[in-house]
Order: sequence, then C-alpha cells, then structure tokens
Amino acid sequence: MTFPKHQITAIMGPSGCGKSTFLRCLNRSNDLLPEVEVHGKVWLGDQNIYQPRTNIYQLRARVGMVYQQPVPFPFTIFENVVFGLKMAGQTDAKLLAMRVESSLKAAAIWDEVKDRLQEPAQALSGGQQQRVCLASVLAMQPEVILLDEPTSALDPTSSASIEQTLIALKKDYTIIIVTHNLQQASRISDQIAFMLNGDLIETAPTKTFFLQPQQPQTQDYLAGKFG
Ligand SMILES: Nc1ncnc2c1ncn2[C@@H]1O[C@H](COP(=O)(O)OP(=O)(O)OP(=O)(O)O)[C@@H](O)[C@H]1O
Repeated sequence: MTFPKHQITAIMGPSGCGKSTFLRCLNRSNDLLPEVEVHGKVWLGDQNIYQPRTNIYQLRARVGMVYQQPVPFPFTIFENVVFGLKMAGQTDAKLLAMRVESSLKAAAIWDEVKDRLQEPAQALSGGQQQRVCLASVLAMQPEVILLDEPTSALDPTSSASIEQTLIALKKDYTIIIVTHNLQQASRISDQIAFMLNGDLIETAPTKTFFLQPQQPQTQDYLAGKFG
C-alpha cells in the first residue's frame, strides 16, 4: 500500500490484528524486539528502509513516532522537546530555543506551556503530555509521523485538540495513525487501511471505505459483527 504525502491514513482493525506491529515496521521500531522478523520492503521516497545500509537514527528522525501513552522523560518541557536534537549532536542554544517554540506551536500547546518551559513535563495533564510528545517528534523535522492510538488514554476535549492538531499538521507532514475509533477515522483521515488477523484486507479513501466497503470482512466489521 502507499501512504500519500500530506494525507492522513488511518489503520483500523480489531484488537490484536497487528496494527501496532505493522506501524512499527514503518520506522523499524520492531528492530528493538528480537522476536519480530520483518519480510518485504518499505519505501521512503526511493529508499528501501530495510536495506542494510540504512542509518536507523536518521530514519527515525525522518519517520517519527508518537505512542499510545504519553511518556515524557523526567525532564523539563524544554528538555523533552530538544532531547532528540541534542542526541543528534545539536548544541546551538538559539536554534534549540527556536525549535522548541516552533514545535510546541505546531503541536498546539505553546500558549499553555510557554511560561512553564522549565517545569517538569510529567506535571502536565495527559493531553498536554501527548502534545509535548508530539512536539518532541516535530522538533526533529520529520517527513512522516506515526501515531499509535494517541488519543485512547485521553478525555474527549484533549482528543479533539489532538485531532485538530493532526488535521492542521497534514499540510506539512504525511501522517499514519492507528485508531480503534471509527468516528475519529472518519473525522480526520483521508484514507483507511483495514487489517484483520495480520492481513491487509482493504485500503480505500475514507468516504468510500465507509459508504462502499468492497470486502465482506470490512462490511462485517463496519456492521459491528466483530472488533
Ligand atoms: N504479522 C504478524 N505475524 C505474527 N504475529 C503478529 C503479526 N502481527 C502482529 N503479531 C502479534 O500479534 C499480537 C498483536 O499485535 P499488535 O499489538 O500489533 O495488534 P494491534 O492490532 O495493535 O492490537 P491492539 O489493537 O489490541 O493494540 C502481538 O503479540 C504481535 O506480536
């Protein structure tokens, strides 16, 4: 399947069908799990990210990932956002400060934290922590953002903020989100990939997916027969 630039693709399917495992294939996060074997190719532009010469750190800077539970490091908000940049060797204080501001603005949380940058990120609410984690990914200036159920632990207001943020971000990024939530997928995605038992069953533009699903498994899933 392809993930078009500047679009949001939602990966859907019942619990345990392999959505997160598939998502982690897209920036080789599964490399960290010795029990996982990956076959096939994943193209980022004209580069197969599974070719042996791939620099994993550069790949993960280009394809950033936001997890289900916001897990900021036990540092200040500022240090959380610049963590990846510092790990990549960036020491220019002015550039780091500029990147913190632009990333927090893009993640729609600047106004809430601009006077608290030296406070611990873990003191923020779950929704705020999730947006700080998103800002940490944006600070690396990725091309693709992977999100694994980023709103499942959040209240409806925080979820709505994240959804609006993602819609605003898609003009600059390619976004791939795992979600269980049919309404969320219909609100924010441009295309949907439906998985079942580890297989990709159907990929379609969001409207077509909901109104004219082609595969019987997709029809049953949308009818609530499982999942
Ligand atoms: N292609 C695969 N082949 C074999 N095992 C797989 C495959 N994909 C996923 N699994 C295994 O199936 C289990 C569920 O996978 P995963 O967590 O990716 O599913 P999920 O759809 O994200 O589930 P949930 O919605 O509950 O988070 C895991 O133990 C995973 O290692």
